[in-house]
Amino acid sequence: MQGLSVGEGERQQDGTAAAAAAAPSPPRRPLSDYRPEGELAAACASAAAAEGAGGGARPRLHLVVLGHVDAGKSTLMGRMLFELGLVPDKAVHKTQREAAASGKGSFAWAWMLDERPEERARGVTVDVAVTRFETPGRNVTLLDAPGHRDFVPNMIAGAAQADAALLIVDGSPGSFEAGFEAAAPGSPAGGGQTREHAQLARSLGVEQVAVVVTKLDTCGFSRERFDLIRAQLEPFLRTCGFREAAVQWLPAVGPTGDNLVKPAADPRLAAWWRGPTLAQAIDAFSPTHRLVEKPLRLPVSDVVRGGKAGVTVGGKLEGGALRVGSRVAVMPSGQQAAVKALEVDGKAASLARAGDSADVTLAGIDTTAVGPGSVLCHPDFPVPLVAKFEARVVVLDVAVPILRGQQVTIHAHTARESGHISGLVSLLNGKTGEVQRARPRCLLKGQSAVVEVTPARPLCLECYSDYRALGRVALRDGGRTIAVGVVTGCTPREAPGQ
Ligand SMILES: Nc1nc2c(ncn2[C@@H]2O[C@H](COP(=O)(O)OP(=O)(O)OP(=O)(O)O)[C@@H](O)[C@H]2O)c(=O)[nH]1
Repeated sequence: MQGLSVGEGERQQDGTAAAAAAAPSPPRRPLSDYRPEGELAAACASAAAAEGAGGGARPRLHLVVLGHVDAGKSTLMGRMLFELGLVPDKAVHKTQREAAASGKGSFAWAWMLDERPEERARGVTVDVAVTRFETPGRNVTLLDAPGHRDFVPNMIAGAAQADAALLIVDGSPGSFEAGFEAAAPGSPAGGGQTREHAQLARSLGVEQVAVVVTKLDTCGFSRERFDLIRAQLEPFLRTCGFREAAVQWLPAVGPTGDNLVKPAADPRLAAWWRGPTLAQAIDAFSPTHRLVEKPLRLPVSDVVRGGKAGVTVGGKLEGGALRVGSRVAVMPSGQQAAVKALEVDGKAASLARAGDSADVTLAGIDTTAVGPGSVLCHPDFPVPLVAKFEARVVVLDVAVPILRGQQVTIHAHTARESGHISGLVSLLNGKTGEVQRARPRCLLKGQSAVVEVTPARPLCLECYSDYRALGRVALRDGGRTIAVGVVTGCTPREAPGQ
């Protein structure tokens, strides 16, 4: 599966909604009781040993590419694929001819990733393009997220799976400022995506980022410009929660390939840049820690139904492992299915482990019982279905205060569900986390708080302390993210009949 998209409402509905009403939840045991089964554990151990022995398998990294619209994300990564030898010259010439014929010559490199006609016509990324490549040190699954604010839900789906992010910043005069501006007071959807993307990525669990400043060729490769951008962005990234040591900085030029794989060829950049190339920055990211000791969790990002094969779901294993023949519970429907076939990195496989992106063909399941936002789980340790939850959140650049009763769209892993803020539980000291006031009347920009949220339909969620990847949420309203945070308490749905 090449695309990843949760932007469309109906696609989301058919999986989670229809399924939520369906079957009772399977019984749930404490996560601490879980012990990987013998054969599965042995298969994971031997795969880990093969990886560790350097048998050609590079550590895996899921990398999301973020940034304001038109920052140069797709161009940079399209050219990167070429620099790594993954796109033959012939294909480049063909794409360049097609782009020029459509009057979009400057988007030729971006077209290597933006394959949909709609994307090519508008010159913007809509879906999250999934591409795989290898640098000298990493096996990378690249998630090229859309920059346009209309497609932030797709960006969230990409960032929710990522181990690290490239934050692309347009260095050309005026553009960095436009992408970094705060929302204007009273504007329903103002503000640059650089801020929103960085805040979202961190809140969705991305801890490492490389900031890539593009388009410095438009200002004579000015070192002062690079330094100024860094001086403005660095404190902001700290407030988002990125540790200084986890942030790398580098300039790069997409159309010419300067500083992507080879050091900068342009003497104006080579004169002052001594830091890493993009490939070196990617290799410096710490690889995924594979949580194979946890029970299976595979949040579904994409579904292909139909044919004799049954239903195939795609997503990243956040924990646990799967083999052909394994039984899984599909939440929220609670239906059980057998794994009929598996693909990892687009190739048939007998085993998929935490950290792998897998396509899983399921047998013995009603095809309407699974959709984007569903979670494949170990049958004895299913993810809870929550009727309401509490989350510790930070309020973002909101134009109007958040009040109890406010309608929101809840984003968690690959799920998206409407709901409302059913309680403002407490206002916290942003630095110490101590409760400053119980039941505040409203929440303002920049405040930390505990809120209670009630989804319209039960949602697959975990407390962050139990299972991080399933315990992060973003709350959006009117096309803007208003708060991000982690789940601190879940009220499970009552079992039918109770
Ligand atoms: N001069 C110059 N132009 C660039 C550079 N990188 C990208 N561009 C141009 O900027 C425009 C936008 O590039 P894209 O790669 O489509 O930007 P994007 O960030 O992927 O856009 P969205 O996915 O729609 O958010 C294209 O015309 C590119 O040719 C650069 O380093 N220098």
